[in-house]
Amino acid sequence: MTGWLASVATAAEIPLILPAGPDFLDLKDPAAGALGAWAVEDIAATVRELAALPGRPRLSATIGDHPMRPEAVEPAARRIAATGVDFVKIGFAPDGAPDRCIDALAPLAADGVQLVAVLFADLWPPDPGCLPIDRLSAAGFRGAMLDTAGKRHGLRHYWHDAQLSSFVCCARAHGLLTGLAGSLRVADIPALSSLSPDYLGFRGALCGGKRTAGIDPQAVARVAAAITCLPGATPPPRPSLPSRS
Ligand SMILES: O=C[C@H](O)COP(=O)(O)O
Repeated sequence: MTGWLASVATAAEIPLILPAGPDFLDLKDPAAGALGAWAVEDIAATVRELAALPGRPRLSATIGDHPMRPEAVEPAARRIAATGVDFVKIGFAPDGAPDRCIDALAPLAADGVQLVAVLFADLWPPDPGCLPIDRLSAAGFRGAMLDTAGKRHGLRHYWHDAQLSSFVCCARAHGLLTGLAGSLRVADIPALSSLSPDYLGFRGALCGGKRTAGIDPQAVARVAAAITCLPGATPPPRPSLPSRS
């Protein structure tokens, strides 16, 4: 069954998303880039605040957009991991030294940090054979997702569904959690969920189209309803934060 990931730009957006029951809450600042990072102290505070919430979504956080150099990527991933977030998301592009970056992150994975590679579908050729999936798996990554670095077009503009399906099969065969994202719209949900990724990721669709615009509760409801209507879906838990007095 396919779950869903919701990217939130600030802690203030979290109460607007939680009642819709996302499986993953992704702490990412879209105004700061494709994988714009939250401040580490804000990530740590959110980890603490949600820790005891029953039925809470799993938390991921992005490390920011970095050149593909191990000396840039590894310390950034280590800083985010130290916040205690469940998953650390790291972007990978073909330019630079992605293989050396992956290898440099293996010790972090060996320490139990759950790393998720975000492979930019608009930068890599649309063929899972060209992606470093075997290397990610060998380095101990927990997951791999396809997303887009540019947000002008959606994921399916760059990869056809058959190519996306091959990606899901290949990453899963390597033991990785699989995700698909990249300006996805509600209309993409039935076709993409039929490819059986572990989750679909959203930001723009939760903001009514413009990813830097802030969460629109009606748009969130449309995404959540489309996911809940999928065959085999069960109603999600609906945690909400305790009100502050
Ligand atoms: O991780 C998923 C992304 O936040 C998706 O963002 P987007 O829907 O604006 O491309």
